[in-house]
Amino acid sequence: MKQETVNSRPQKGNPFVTFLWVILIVLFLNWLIFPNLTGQKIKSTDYGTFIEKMEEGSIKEVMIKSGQIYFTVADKGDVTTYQTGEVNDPQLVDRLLKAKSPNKDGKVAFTEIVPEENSPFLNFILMWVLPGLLFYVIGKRASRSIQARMGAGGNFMSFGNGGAKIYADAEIKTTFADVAGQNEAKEMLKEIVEFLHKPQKYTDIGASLPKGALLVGPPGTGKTLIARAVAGEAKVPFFAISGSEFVQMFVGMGAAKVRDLFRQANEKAPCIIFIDEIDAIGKRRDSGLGGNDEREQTLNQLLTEMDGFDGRKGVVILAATNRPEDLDKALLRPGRFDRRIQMELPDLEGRKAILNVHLKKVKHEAVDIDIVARATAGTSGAELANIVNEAALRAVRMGRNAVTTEDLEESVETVIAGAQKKGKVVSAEEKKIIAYHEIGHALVAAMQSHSAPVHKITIIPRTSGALGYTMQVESGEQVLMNREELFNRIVTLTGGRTAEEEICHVVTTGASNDIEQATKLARAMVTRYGMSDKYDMMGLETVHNVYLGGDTSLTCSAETAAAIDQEVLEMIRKAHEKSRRLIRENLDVMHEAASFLLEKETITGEEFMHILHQSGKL
Ligand SMILES: Nc1ncnc2c1ncn2[C@@H]1O[C@H](COP(=O)(O)OP(=O)(O)OP(=O)(O)O)[C@@H](O)[C@H]1O
Ligand SMILES: [Zn+2]
Repeated sequence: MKQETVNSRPQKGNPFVTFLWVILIVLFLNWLIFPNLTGQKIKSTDYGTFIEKMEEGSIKEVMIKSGQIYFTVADKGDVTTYQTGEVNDPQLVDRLLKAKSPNKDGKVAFTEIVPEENSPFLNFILMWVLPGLLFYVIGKRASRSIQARMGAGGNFMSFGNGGAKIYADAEIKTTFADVAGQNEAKEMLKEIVEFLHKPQKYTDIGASLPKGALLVGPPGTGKTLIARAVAGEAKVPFFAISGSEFVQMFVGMGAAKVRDLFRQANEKAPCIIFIDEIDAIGKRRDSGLGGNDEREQTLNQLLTEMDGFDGRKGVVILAATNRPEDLDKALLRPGRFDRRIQMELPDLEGRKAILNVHLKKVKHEAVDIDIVARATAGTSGAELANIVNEAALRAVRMGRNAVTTEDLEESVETVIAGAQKKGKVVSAEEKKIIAYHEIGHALVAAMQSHSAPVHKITIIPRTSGALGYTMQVESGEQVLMNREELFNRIVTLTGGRTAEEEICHVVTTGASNDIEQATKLARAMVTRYGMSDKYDMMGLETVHNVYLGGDTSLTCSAETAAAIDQEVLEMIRKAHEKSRRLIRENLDVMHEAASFLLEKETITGEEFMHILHQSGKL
């Protein structure tokens, strides 16, 4: 396959200067051949005269330009050009079609542009000198910008016959300050920035450096933005390409493109490669119907390149996806995209921050960010950016020169309506249920002695599809779990549903994941951990492939299997009852914590515990 790369500086004979000369020569010849062009004079006249001449049948040509009629009249062999004032006659064309003319075919010709009435000197300036200057300036600028790109670290990359060129952005201006919120993601990426800054520091110790990180999150959460910010912070070139660009081509092209990309990146190291929509190439190979040869080849090439390149050179690959579960496991192995950076939809504070970042770019009056942020629960950063832009457009439409709160509120409605259509927006009632559900988990966890502390509670939808989330972290590394701890886990898992029942008096589908986990756990206690009274230490289930998902199969009779189900059910019932008791005893705290969560959307474990302590319950 033929591949060509433009790496060198442009040669001395600047093509733009040559081009300029050609233009000048052509213009000069033009002047020699048609010296009359500019000498022609135009006489002003009125519309009445035009009609008169037309009825006379002496008009040869007509041209209409910005409402004015230019026409030529044959008068005893002499040709004169006239120009009328601005005319608005809808019948004009009809009249002209009907009119007689001294032309051979007897019809008026609608033709060429008649030169303006200018002095020959002005004409000379307008026709030759100005365009010449213009070409010269444009040519100069273009050639300079090309030189800048090539010289300052960036370079054009031309991929085989695909014709698709990407070039590394040599100078990224985006920094972490442009990315509002997403603090956890920034924290994790800071190390990569640090490493790109001073690779030496890491290589001296012999540390092997991160080669790749996977940015995971719903659309519009700023994955591309933060990747650019990493390059901007580290001041390194940024190669950006989308996964889909690899697979649109003929078989073999994708792989060649990957090779080319890495070769270029190696030359520019330290640098960042950003592959957007990596799922387009990185889809699990065993999934789907039949293989896609092209995609597989491309993926294999990507894996080979990632393994092959020297981590010490400082090429870091960031990839983005919103469907991490679709990715081929091979991509996630150590030494490849082994770091996962979660980007989530912004909570109230996050939305305020994002709105502020984007409001800085438009002129605005003192606006009430709080109102806007509250009205936009569930929207992404991209949608918030869009809201600000829509508001600015609205302000212009209304003839104002600054954005007001009202503009923002109006555009929120437009953008939210779009999001609602996609089923993304959670209603106020649903939000309330989700909040109580999560607080239910958290409260039940906190009220039990052997239970990991609550770290974070959120009602912002997660990438995983969960509508809310209560995160517990084990303090210390625990390798053994006792029976009570396991049972308490099950109680905590039932806490969400219990809160729905006790407070909202509904049961929803929101607990499906809790149910699955609680059942698995209870089952394992009975069949594998010997933690039921009935079966003592009898093993009832075997696990295969512990590291690959862990399929299980029963190792007992069918009757026992039925009895196990009974046992599991008993245990879950007990857990459910316990959480019911805990929640009933603490209804006031439930309400207080849930309304705090509804307000803030994400709260920390400390904030939650603070409410608990204040209520005197703990
Ligand atoms: N945290 C944020 N702070 C400021 N602006 C943001 C943030 N998140 C998103 N935006 C705005 O949204 C735009 C789109 O974000 P970006 O393209 O980075 O999202 P993405 O996650 O890559 O989306 P996709 O998955 O659709 O590619 C950004 O250019 C920026 O204007
Ligand atoms: Zn739950």
